[in-house]
Amino acid sequence: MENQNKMHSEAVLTNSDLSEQIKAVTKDSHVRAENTELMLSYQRGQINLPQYKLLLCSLYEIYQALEEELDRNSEHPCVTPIYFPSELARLESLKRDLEFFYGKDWKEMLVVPAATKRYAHRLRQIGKDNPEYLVAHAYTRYLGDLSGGQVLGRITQKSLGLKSGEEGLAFFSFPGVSSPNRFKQLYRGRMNGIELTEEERTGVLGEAVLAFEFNIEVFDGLQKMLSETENDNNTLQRHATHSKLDNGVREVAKSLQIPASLNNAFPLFRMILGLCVALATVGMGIYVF
Ligand code: HEM
Repeated sequence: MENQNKMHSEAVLTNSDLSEQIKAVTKDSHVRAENTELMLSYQRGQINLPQYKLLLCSLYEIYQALEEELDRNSEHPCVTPIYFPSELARLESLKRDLEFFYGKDWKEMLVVPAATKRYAHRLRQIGKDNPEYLVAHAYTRYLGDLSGGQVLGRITQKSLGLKSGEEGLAFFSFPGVSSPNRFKQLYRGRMNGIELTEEERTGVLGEAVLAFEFNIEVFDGLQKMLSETENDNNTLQRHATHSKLDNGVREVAKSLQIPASLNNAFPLFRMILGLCVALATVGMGIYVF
């Protein structure tokens, strides 16, 4: 690890291209992002519809902030060279995907973790105070979407059983980019042409690490929301099973003409009766199969 870090700092010191420096300083962060639980489920091909829908909500908030700030600062000398709205903008695609999965009222159904709000807030803040930092965020999201993002698109399509070119996958498709690799080369060249003071360059590199950090926090926040929903569903299911058993007990008590007051008043009596109902149900199941 120490060696790796040394190599990164050497790359930063010896190569003055912003695109190389940014890649070097975010290398470890990229590995960490790839290893978040959400990205690991992706790589195992285990992405499911609730996960994908929730991810789309967060991506919408993030790209809305990013693209509004890029649009507002499109004349800024550090933004103009990397401003490619017709090739890269994702907001309209995200709107289409969200409408496909959530229906016409999708805007009212957006749910995002606090980390997404923090990320969007940071984007708006730098759009106002340090527009030169936008290059770090645009690089992190768009070059990521054009790299690993393309693989993730195919995994989403397969995992959700969607057909290629079908609705719901617009986010991954870049009709204005015929060759992602060539486009990435062009983008890197544009990044390298941006004039930055040493202080600004250091700021941009720090912001890129922060951009990855924001993404990692969003993925962790999403995973937490998903596991909480799963736990809630399990609890609901357990309640449903209990109340089924309760209904069963009530039915048996009724058919044996046991007074409701006795059944309600003695928990032990209810428990024994409940156990009998459960055993009878299992017995019936064994008999049927
Ligand atoms: C399952 C997760 C991921 C996989 C499998 C993956 C894979 C890749 C691959 C194969 C490349 C190309 C590397 C190269 O050309 O040298 C790449 C580049 C990149 N990825 Fe990822 N990635 C993942 C997640 C992410 C995430 C979450 C982000 C940021 C939010 C991200 C941002 C980037 C960026 C900015 C690049 C361009 C690097 C450069 O050429 O400077 N990736 N990724």
